[in-house]
Amino acid sequence: MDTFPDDEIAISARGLRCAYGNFEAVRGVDLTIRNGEFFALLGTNGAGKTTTMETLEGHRPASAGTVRVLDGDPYAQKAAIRPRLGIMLQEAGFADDLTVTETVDLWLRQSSSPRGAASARPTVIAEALETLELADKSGTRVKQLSGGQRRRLDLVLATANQPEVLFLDEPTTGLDPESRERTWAVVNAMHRAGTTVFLTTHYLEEATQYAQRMAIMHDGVIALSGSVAEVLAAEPAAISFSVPPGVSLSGLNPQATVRQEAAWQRVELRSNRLQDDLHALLAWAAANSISLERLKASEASLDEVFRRVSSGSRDSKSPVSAMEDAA
Ligand SMILES: Nc1ncnc2c1ncn2[C@@H]1O[C@H](COP(=O)(O)OP(=O)(O)OP(=O)(O)O)[C@@H](O)[C@H]1O
Repeated sequence: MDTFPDDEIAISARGLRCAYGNFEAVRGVDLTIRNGEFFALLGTNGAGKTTTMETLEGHRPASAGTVRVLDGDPYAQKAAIRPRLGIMLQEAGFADDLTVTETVDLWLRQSSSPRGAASARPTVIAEALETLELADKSGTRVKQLSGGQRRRLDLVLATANQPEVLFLDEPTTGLDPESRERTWAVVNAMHRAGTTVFLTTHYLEEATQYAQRMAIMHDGVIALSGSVAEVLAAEPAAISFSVPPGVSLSGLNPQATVRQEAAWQRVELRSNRLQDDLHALLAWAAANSISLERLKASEASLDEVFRRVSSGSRDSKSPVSAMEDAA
């Protein structure tokens, strides 16, 4: 578990458990997110991400364990903590018959602004509506907005208070590529300005691109967590190359897999020490005067790590060092 000084921590959960009746959806989660960090919580459907996030947001109490957001308990001290948070739920609870302007006005009346002048909020909102291409929808009823437009309106309101912590539950689901880009432009600008971002998403490439640290949840627990590089390193990297048929592969790790292609043998190796293993491979090729054709080396993708974790068969304690027996 990560340990940071208390005053650097924006969000923490210790032994967090959340139950719906007899069903325990979250079964002992530990998380620490630092001030200003961009953190992504990933996981399979039903893993417990939304439940965890909603508990951190103060929507529900923990069944067991402790949760702190900023400097308090988000459920017990909701009145003090909530105004400092920006929250974009998976489904926004807008009143369908209100127009965009009426929705914004209602939100302005109902929410308080601890950060920055309250009088600045209409300007902040107007700018965000412009950035997220909703400015021309001010008179449109919420029920007539497309799904993507509703998501963007929700983001406008979640960010309007210049929150210290921004919770985003699958913010880009259903958005077209341009809307996604605009969404990330808004979120990244807030992050650059110092906001802590807590994201859940099924778009793994977005998590890899924007998050500094991440955790992968499966079946109510955190299966894997760390910096993006650490999480990617949980799966071996891949090295592959081709050699003509008949070239002896003795000296290579027996775990190398060889695929016969029309005019080549395609060799694939898994590596937990990519640089060392590449050195060894090149030394082996040079020593044996072998030309490695179509040589490729790449770290595991988050997709591969994710699939391994969610299949429940991750075994990072037994790394395969592909070239350790190489000459
Ligand atoms: N209100 C509820 N009552 C009973 N069970 C619930 C309730 N909400 C969620 N669950 C169950 O808790 C588990 C975790 O759900 P949760 O929504 O937290 O998962 P998730 O990781 O966010 O999934 P997804 O990626 O599909 O949104 C699931 O098995 C879900 O069916």
